[in-house]
Amino acid sequence: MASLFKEIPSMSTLLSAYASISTLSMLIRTIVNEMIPKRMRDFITTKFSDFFSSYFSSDFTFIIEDRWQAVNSETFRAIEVYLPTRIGPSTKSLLLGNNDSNNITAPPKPGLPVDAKVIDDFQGMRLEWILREKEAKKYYFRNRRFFELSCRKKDRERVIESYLPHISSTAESILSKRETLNLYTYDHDGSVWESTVFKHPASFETLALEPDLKESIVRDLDLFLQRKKYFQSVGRAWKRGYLLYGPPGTGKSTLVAAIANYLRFHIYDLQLQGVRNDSDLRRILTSTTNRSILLIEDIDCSTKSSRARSRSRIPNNDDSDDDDRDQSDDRLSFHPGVTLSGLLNFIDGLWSSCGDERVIIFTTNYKDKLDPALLRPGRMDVHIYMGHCTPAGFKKLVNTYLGIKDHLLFKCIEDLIQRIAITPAEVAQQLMKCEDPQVALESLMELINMKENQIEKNEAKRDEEVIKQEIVMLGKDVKLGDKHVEAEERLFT
Ligand SMILES: Nc1ncnc2c1ncn2[C@@H]1O[C@H](COP(=O)(O)OP(=O)(O)OP(=O)(O)O)[C@@H](O)[C@H]1O
Repeated sequence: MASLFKEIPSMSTLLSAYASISTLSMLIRTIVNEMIPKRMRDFITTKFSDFFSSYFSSDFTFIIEDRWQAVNSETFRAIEVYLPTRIGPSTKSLLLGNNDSNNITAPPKPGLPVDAKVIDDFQGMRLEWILREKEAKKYYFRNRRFFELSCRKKDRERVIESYLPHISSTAESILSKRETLNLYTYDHDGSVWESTVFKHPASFETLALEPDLKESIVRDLDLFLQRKKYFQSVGRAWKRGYLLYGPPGTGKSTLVAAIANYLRFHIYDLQLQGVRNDSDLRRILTSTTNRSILLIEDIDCSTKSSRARSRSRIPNNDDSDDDDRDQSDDRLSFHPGVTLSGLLNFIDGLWSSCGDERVIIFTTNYKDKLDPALLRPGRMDVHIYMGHCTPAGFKKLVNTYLGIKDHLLFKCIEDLIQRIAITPAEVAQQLMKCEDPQVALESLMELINMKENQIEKNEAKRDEEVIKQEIVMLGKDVKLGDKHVEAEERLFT
């Protein structure tokens, strides 16, 4: 026992040892501070702490950025849709907003603010989410956002195999039942798609179209939705392209709205004229989401390639021809920077495989002005002619606007409509004038009669012009004839 006490150092020895160690450490710290620059010291400290925390920590973090390999990340989007459904007591702040400009009283929708935390439970795993944001760098147009998902290291595999697929399928079912649709327009200054709530009452029920045509469009859309596996098996992108053509006011935009409502797809409405060049176009198009419609209206007022191509095809010596061609090319050309091939590349080139469940719709009033490359078989899958009002279309419009299925004036108006071209927009305008069917239908008849009179007048005027021209030509012939006679007389005298 006495020997044991002998081995324990005395208090004064311990204190002096402590004093020398602390003096030594101060000395080392001073030397390190003097000799190693601060940035280097910070670097070493961070590396040390990273090493020890990762070695001893039992947590693992997944990072999910909003862009993935040059396109929008669908995983990010699915999480964005899913997480607001998992907000619980651990979430300290919440984003709320209503972008329905038609309805200020619509209940606001929740979203996650940056740095807010959401705790989720899945099959016994504890999962912690935080939305982060990093500042835009020179080559980014806006701040980049990413989710941090922390879990236990041992749950890492299960997160990938079960939890993330669960998020995607939940988001998919939320999106398929989405109540509100968005209409996106591209803001070229901010380089972002801006959305507003899309509330258009158009449906296939209210659309004045020939029943057969309507049925075939609906069948085509249904088939498109059901055929994910088929598209994969034949090696094609899951896309469908529609070209809607016909005179103004025949319902092209209304059909687009009906398609969006039917499919429950958002609409991205792109004005090609504002797009700077093909790479700008590619960036704009890759930042659209799946289950959406890309709408490009008045496509005839658009590409550059036709200009270049027609120039290279037709050798030109004549100045006047050049002027004419310039004018017609201008009608066909997109904004100087966007080429038709850039657009076609996106429709069915390599870029077409970016994204799924997309519908692309072009509209034009003048199909014959379109570049043949756009009309080639397989390019736009379905060409739909939207024509003037037919008797069936008229009845549909009357039913929609006046709520009646029959009337004494129907027969007469139907006969008129078959002779005189009138657009559904013109018919709808007359029907909206009065709730009384008799008054509204009479006003429609008046309009059609006016059109008929106008057509007759125009025809009479045209006939008159033709006759006048013939008289002038005849007069010239007479004068020429006189000159001939004079010349002959001079020859023989
Ligand atoms: N086929 C139709 N069925 C129902 N309503 C129609 C139809 N066509 C036109 N209308 C009515 O006329 C209005 C104008 O039609 P819409 O804008 O769809 O025509 P459009 O063919 O797209 O014209 P534009 O070529 O000038 O863009 C719509 O608001 C709609 O009320």
